[in-house]
Amino acid sequence: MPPLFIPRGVPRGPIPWRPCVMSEFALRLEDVRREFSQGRETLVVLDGADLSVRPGEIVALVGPSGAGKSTLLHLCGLLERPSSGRVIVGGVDCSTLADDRRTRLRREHLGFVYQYHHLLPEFSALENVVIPQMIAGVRRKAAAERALSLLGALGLAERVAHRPGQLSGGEQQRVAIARALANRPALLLADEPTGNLDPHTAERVFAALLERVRGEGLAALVATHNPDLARRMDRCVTLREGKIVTL
Ligand SMILES: Nc1ncnc2c1ncn2[C@@H]1O[C@H](COP(=O)(O)OP(=O)(O)OP(=O)(O)O)[C@@H](O)[C@H]1O
Repeated sequence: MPPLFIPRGVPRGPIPWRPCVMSEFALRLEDVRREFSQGRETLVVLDGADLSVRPGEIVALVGPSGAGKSTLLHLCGLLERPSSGRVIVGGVDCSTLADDRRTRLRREHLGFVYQYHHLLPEFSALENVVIPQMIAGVRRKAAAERALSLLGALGLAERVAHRPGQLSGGEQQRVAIARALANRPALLLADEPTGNLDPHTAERVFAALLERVRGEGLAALVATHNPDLARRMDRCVTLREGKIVTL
């Protein structure tokens, strides 16, 4: 493997405090509002959204296009802050947390899978799963073992040395799933994780995702337009008029 690039200025090593692993909820949103300024107008996307996800629970997030699913996932992923309300990850109220702590919490305790994989094109599948672990302070040998184990479990044992451009769309997305799980997050956030794949491949990738998430005992919040996939999760919540409703 070539030397790995670790960006300067990114704090490494274990964070000096940990989310409360005994917390009753992996994720909790309380009365969350998110609005965007559009010139003189204000667009209110989320308004009084409440949601709880328990440890190990896999929850589908559905709703029409534009309902605010991605916005909600960005808030849960600590990529944005709510206009008001509380976002609590692993028992830690992140709404008022300093940026550096939010970054560390995000990097070490959350995993993300997007519709498009965003893999590093110049690195192999293995390296794509090793690099985030090394950034989090894991030694290269342990990181490679974990990466090989995850890629193998996702059916990619024969593909670990391939670069993303040498892999099919479904294989690339499975590498992205392995990368998201590499740092043993407590919570996986997925935004249309199979939305870019043909139905047959989507089915296989989704089955692999579910199997791995259950195998690792993670909580997950998965936005999807596919009602068949939503039904296979533990619970389904719907975004409607800025609120979360359970049907
Ligand atoms: N940064 C932003 N600035 C202004 N408006 C935004 C911003 N981000 C999202 N929006 C608006 O918020 C609304 C919700 O968008 P969002 O992408 O969260 O919906 P979605 O449910 O994920 O949609 P889709 O299913 O089509 O992906 C949309 O009207 C969108 O234009």
